[in-house]
Amino acid sequence: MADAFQYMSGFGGHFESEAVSGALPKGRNSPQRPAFGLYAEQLSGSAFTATRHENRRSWLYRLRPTADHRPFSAYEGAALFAAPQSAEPLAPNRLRWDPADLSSGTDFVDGLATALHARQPEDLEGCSVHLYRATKSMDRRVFVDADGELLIIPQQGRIELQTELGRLELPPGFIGVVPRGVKFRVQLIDGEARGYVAENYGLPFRLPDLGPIGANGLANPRDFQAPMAWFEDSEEPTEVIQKSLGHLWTTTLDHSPLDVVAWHGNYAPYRYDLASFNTMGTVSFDHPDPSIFTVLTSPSNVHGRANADFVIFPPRWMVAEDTFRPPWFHRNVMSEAMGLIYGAYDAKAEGFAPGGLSLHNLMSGHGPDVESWRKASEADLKPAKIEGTMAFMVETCWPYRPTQWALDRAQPDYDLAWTGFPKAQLP
Ligand SMILES: O=C(O)Cc1cc(O)ccc1O
Ligand SMILES: [Fe+2]
Repeated sequence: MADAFQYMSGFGGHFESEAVSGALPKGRNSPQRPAFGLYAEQLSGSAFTATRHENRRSWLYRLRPTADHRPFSAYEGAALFAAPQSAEPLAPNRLRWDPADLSSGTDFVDGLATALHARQPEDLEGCSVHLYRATKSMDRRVFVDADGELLIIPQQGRIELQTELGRLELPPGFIGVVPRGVKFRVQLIDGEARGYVAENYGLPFRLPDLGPIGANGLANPRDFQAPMAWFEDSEEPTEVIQKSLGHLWTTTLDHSPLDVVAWHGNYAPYRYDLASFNTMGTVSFDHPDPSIFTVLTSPSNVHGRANADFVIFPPRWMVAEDTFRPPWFHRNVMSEAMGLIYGAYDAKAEGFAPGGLSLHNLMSGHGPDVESWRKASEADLKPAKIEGTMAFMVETCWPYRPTQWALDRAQPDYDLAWTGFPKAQLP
């Protein structure tokens, strides 16, 4: 087994990889006797009968079948992870949060705190937003999410994802996607780590259509990286924590389930460096809607209306003439959760720190705060580069409902970002 991280490039490709030569069957998926006594197992991420274009599955060749486990019982750790939405009626207020503290002695799973829910896992639609804070690696345990696909957005500290299909390194500035049902462990490379997790209950993320943009641009397929096969041959007891129908469950195996020696297919984890996003914008006037910054989208059943869009606000040139350049004032039928990986966001002069979170739910009035509005209204409109910043949005057609934990720690004075605007003076 090589130590270095090794990747295969391309979004949604049909990959094949073997960590031991001869482990991958040739010409068929399920031979009578796979090489070395390996077990062939299909992992389906779409209905068997999904259209070819939507069909996702991989074949795994492993030391033991996943079926070999004892019953799950309720997991009592991770008190803030998978917490239900608040039972109170949700006031239509804009909400914002300071970055969460790193709580000491917790790993990725136990340090996860759920902030926002949009629908429920059994709907097979919707998404939720969690924050992770970890000060230690996951030791002799793995996590698996039956409820959704996980989009992991590191904000501080490099992490390593050790998944059934291979290993991925995720520094801040990268994102990683772990498909629904794939087991993984999070190891810390820098001693501590913090970031965001968007959990997608709906159709798997895909690249958005480009329409008149043409064949290239935004997130290009070749910049996505899937891991090569890698496995552990370990007989140490390993805890499996599974999220299922909104609750956490645990069972302990007498071996590591990260024991896939070879695999092939198009259902695999991947990573993407946000710096490789080919950002587009206006070269005349008016900046486009932020859909122009969509990295990945999960469609809903209504054409053109996303179950979840992952959108970034990357470094870029601003050249628009006679234009208010930052995000304009707006109200939106879609609901917007925003986070900040580094730098400052051009609509918020204050109060939105890296690691922080904001929520502008459907139809809430928002946009630049007073200071950003004043500066942008008075700016000399030379070409200017927005640099050293990376904000993101997880936008969904389903309104978000915060957890009680999130409501209790929201900034008390967020509305003040929008007070003090001078009234327009009619002639
Ligand atoms: O609210 C935000 O800051 C995100 C955003 C940016 C923009 O330029 C237009 C709409 C929008 O929701
Ligand atoms: Fe917005």
